[in-house]
Amino acid sequence: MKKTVLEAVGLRRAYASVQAVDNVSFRLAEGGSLGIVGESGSGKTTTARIVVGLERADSGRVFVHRRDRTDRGRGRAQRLARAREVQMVFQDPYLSLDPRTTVEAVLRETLALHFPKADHAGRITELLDRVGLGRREAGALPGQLSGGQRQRVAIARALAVEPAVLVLDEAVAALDVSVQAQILNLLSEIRERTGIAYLFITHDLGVVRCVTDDVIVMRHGKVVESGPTGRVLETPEHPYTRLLLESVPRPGWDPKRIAAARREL
Ligand SMILES: Nc1ncnc2c1ncn2[C@@H]1O[C@H](COP(=O)(O)OP(=O)(O)OP(=O)(O)O)[C@@H](O)[C@H]1O
Repeated sequence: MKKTVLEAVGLRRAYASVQAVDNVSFRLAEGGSLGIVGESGSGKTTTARIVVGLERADSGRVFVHRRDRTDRGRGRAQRLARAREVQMVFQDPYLSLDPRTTVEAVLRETLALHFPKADHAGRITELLDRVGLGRREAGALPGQLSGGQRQRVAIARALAVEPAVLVLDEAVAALDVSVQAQILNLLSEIRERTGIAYLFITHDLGVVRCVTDDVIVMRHGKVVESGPTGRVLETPEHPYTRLLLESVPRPGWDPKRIAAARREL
């Protein structure tokens, strides 16, 4: 069995009366890919933000390579060390990229922050190459790039830090279907080559099928089902997972029946 790179144990987070995350635990193997699926409001993003360290858990623990990252100090060195373990790619790279900074400068800034002594020129070319961008894009501002290219920049920036885990929160949701496929292929290729592990947050079961080995299904903050992706999607055990699968529009699909089944759950 592969070693565990990321482990979440009993995560809980409440906002006023809403239990956004309710006793969530999972393991991600080194070089593995774990999907977290569920409908809007099921607690996926809050879980991801706790893992990355953008949100505090009320209780529970997050380990990377068996080291507890939950309560590590808030100093600069500790923040950088935490960032080198886990990086995040968001749905909208337009919001996470500075509109006044060129692609090359974004990568240079990140590399300078994490590897101040290294030579960055070669590494920048390598990173751009890895995500399928060239010299032209290197000199461009985010506004001069397509959505797919911007997402490639966000991925390159995350990879620059050489993290053990990449958390992708609806990272292809804003892209056209054909561009989605390109980015998903790119992510699969990167995982094969680098052995990085992915935590894939998505409401899209097609994405889960394409790029994850295992999946957990969340509903109202709780994990209702988990297992190998093929098994969960082919023979779902929980009625909610079945409902999620049935909710994907296809020929003969009856939205009224789905709505009625949802009310019964
Ligand atoms: N900062 C916040 N303040 C108050 N409530 C919040 C906050 N963040 C999340 N919530 C609530 O916690 C619950 C889970 O939200 P979360 O964003 O984690 O779900 P999600 O599954 O990622 O949904 P989506 O796919 O729509 O982003 C929701 O009921 C949401 O309204």
